[in-house]
Amino acid sequence: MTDAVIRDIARDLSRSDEFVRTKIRFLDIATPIGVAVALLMSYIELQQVPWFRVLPAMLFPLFAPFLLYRIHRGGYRGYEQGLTGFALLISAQQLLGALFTLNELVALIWFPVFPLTYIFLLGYERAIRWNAVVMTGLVAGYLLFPVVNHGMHPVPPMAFVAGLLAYAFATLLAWHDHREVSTYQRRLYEQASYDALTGAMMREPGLEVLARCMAQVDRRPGEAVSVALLDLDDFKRINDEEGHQAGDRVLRGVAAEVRGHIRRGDYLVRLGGEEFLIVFPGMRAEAAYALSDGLRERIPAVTDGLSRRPVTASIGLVQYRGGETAGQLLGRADVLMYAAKTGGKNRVCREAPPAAGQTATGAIA
Ligand SMILES: Nc1nc2c(ncn2[C@@H]2O[C@H](COP(=O)(O)OP(=O)(O)OP(=O)(O)O)[C@@H](O)[C@H]2O)c(=O)[nH]1
Repeated sequence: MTDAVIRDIARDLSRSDEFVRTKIRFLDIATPIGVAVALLMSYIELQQVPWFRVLPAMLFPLFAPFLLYRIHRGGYRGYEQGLTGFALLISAQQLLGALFTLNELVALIWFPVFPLTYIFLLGYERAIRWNAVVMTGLVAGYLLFPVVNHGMHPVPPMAFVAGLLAYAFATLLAWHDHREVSTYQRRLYEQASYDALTGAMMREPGLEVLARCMAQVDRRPGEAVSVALLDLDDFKRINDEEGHQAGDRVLRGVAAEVRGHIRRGDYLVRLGGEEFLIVFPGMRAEAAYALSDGLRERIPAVTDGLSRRPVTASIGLVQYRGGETAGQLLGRADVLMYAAKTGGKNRVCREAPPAAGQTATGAIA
């Protein structure tokens, strides 16, 4: 399983309707409370400090309603922009606030709370980097404090370092938690997605990966994805003559060879029985043909000794045509694989490249 796929799945989860709804509901409640508290605090502080010191606290009431509006009205893009906006707003308020309030120990109490806020808003991956930037900003704020406040001293260095450590600790704790959960999720996903015998992806997750690759080409028409439908020849005879275990050995051997032969980022899917699908993201039919034919040539040699009969495979190879369904794509590959079988087996068939101004219909081996 590549990290890219894991990331895609995590992104899909974080975009699921329920997840998004829960976040929006929380912001719907937290924003008015935050605005009310900020206004009240600002009003109280205004009695004791000059107006510009209250400005950081006023940022939230000024911008948060607009961000909430954007989250509700801007579709998914607006939702993502709104969350980033909230993170920016809170960071600005936090850093400006630090510049004016780092002489009070009470300002440090909030330090461990912010990392968790950013994780809620941005997700773990982005929040970790974000927290590193904010911590750097806090250090800068601490160093600049006497300059901005005309020689006034901030809290003692030890107290500030303790606050900073609490900030870093909260970040690390959340990160550690996230790693544990994602390792567990990954293990579960792998168990549910990979065929125990061959280590190939199982049909459903494999077809999901294919759909993602096809969608990628639809988004960027200059890109390509090719697929090879590989079916072992006369496999039933191996089972019948040498037993199921010999058949299993061959399946394992072929799958291992395919995995070693394809590029990192290609996918091997076991569609069922002795039928496999190889997905070549970013590869045109010509290159995928060369790779598949090389693989076909190697199969008898690498399975030598696993069965008394030489093992061969028939392969149908196609390149995705933008807009077609996965069923249509696999249907074309199936026709070609069948053509390879009826043409004598142990061969790769692909569609003839169209001559200028003409549509290709024939298969070439
Ligand atoms: N050992 C083993 N056999 C399997 C497994 N899954 C399916 N099979 C067998 O694979 C065989 C597939 O046979 P067919 O569909 O007739 O295909 P074939 O004999 O390869 O014939 P052609 O495809 O025409 O070359 C059947 O005997 C299934 O029982 C498996 O996990 N292990």
